[in-house]
Formats: sequence, structure tokens, C-alpha cells
Amino acid sequence: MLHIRALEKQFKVDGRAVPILNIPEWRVAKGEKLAITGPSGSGKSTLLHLVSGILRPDRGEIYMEGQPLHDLKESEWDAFRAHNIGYVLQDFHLIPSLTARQNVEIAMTGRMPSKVKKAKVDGWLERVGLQDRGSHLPSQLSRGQQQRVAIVRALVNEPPLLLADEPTGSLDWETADEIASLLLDLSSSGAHTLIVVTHDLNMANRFPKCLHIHDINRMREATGSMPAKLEMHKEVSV
Ligand SMILES: Nc1ncnc2c1ncn2[C@@H]1O[C@H](COP(=O)(O)OP(=O)(O)OP(=O)(O)O)[C@@H](O)[C@H]1O
Repeated sequence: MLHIRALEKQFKVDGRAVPILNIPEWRVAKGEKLAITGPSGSGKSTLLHLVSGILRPDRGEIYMEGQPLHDLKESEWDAFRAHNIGYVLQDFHLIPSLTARQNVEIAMTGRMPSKVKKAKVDGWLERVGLQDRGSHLPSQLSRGQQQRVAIVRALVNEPPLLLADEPTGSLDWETADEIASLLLDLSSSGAHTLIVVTHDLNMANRFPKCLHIHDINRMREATGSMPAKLEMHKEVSV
């Protein structure tokens, strides 16, 4: 589903180019559930931003289902992302003036009668246990409920790829565990490929596969060499 080749990303810090990511080769199979862990600043969010087209690589190739994404123009990226990639963030990023239902509806692509749209959103809200919260504003929802709405918003167009960046980072452990279950259950039932960046080891341990991302600058200082950037941490058969 996802294939990355010779990917490099640098950022300018004080006028100096600092390499952040260097990934010779990385493949993610269709339907795979993958957690990515690593130290703060190692480039986990940058990697998700590159995969979702929010950032562009300096070099390298990114393919999704064989389609070269590194060649897409900005406007093409927006359309591609809307149909193919769901993105869940730590801080939900719901629009405060819209209800839970409207926050989901606004993300929906494709034309359909408003009745059909409403029924679809209500079905999703029910799946995450929020059937009686559709007309609540984000401020009237708990943090866990807000994250559920954000997950529904990310999945409502049934994207083949679901990305989540620290989706449990600001939640208590019990709610975090529920959100981890929800992401794994919903992505499994919809056959979505799921890539989650997390510091939450409890969450990472629930995934069949876990990659560790090294901080290449720290590693280079310590060893004098540039290691492979992504390392398989755990892989069990599913
Ligand atoms: N726009 C930018 N300009 C310059 N440097 C940046 C930019 N975005 C990120 N960086 C730097 O790139 C490195 C990787 O950042 P990134 O946010 O990807 O790390 P992370 O592994 O997700 O960290 P955390 O776990 O703390 O969220 C950091 O050193 C960060 O300061």
C-alpha cells in the first residue's frame, strides 16, 4: 500500500541544514497496523507529514498503491488526501463553533442528499458510542469524546490509509486505552491501513508491528555513523 524509497528531509536551523529523516526503503502492506515509537525530535511527526503530503521531501519517492505521490502538485495533493488519507491528531483539531455532527459532515467528500449524509454520520457516531452527542459542541464533550469525533471525521470517507499522531497523548490512561481499542477495531473492520505515532508504550504494545525511529543526529554524534533510520522493534504474525 505504501512504499518509500531514498527519502530525505532536512530542516534549516540557524541557517544550517539539519538532516531529520533518511529512509532508504520502507514498505507498509495493505491493512497493516503499525506503531512508530522513538525519542522526541527524531522525526515521527515529520514522517507522517511527508506521507500525508503536508510536507514535501527534499529527495526520494513515496508511492501509495503504486501511485507516485512525490510528483503531485499542491492542489492534487488536497484532493488525493481528502479521499485517501484520514489523519487523527493529539489535540483533536475540531472546529469549536460546530457540533460533533457538523465537524464530521464538513470533512465528507462526495455529493449526497443531506438526509443520507446525516444518516451516515449518525451511524458513525453510534459506532463510537456518541449517538446522543451529535448536537453537542466540542466544549460540551470530554477529551475522549472529542477524540472519538476526530476519529469518525478521519474515517468517514473510508480512506484506505489512517494516520494518527499521538492520538492518546493528552488523555488519561483508561481513555487512552479505549481510544487505542477504537482505532484498532475500526481500522480492522474497515480494512484500513493504520500507522500510529506514539510515546504510549501501552498503545504500541497492542500493535502487531512496531517500528522504532532513531534520532539520526544523536546517533551520529554517539557513533560517528548514520544508522538506518527505521528499525523493526517487534513483529508478530496476525
Ligand atoms: N518546520 C520546521 N523547521 C525547522 N525544524 C523543524 C520543523 N519541524 C520540525 N523540526 C525539527 O525536526 C525534528 C523532528 O521533529 P518532529 O516533530 O518530526 O519530531 P517528533 O519525533 O515527532 O517529536 P515529538 O515526539 O516531540 O513530537 C525536531 O528537531 C524539530 O525541532
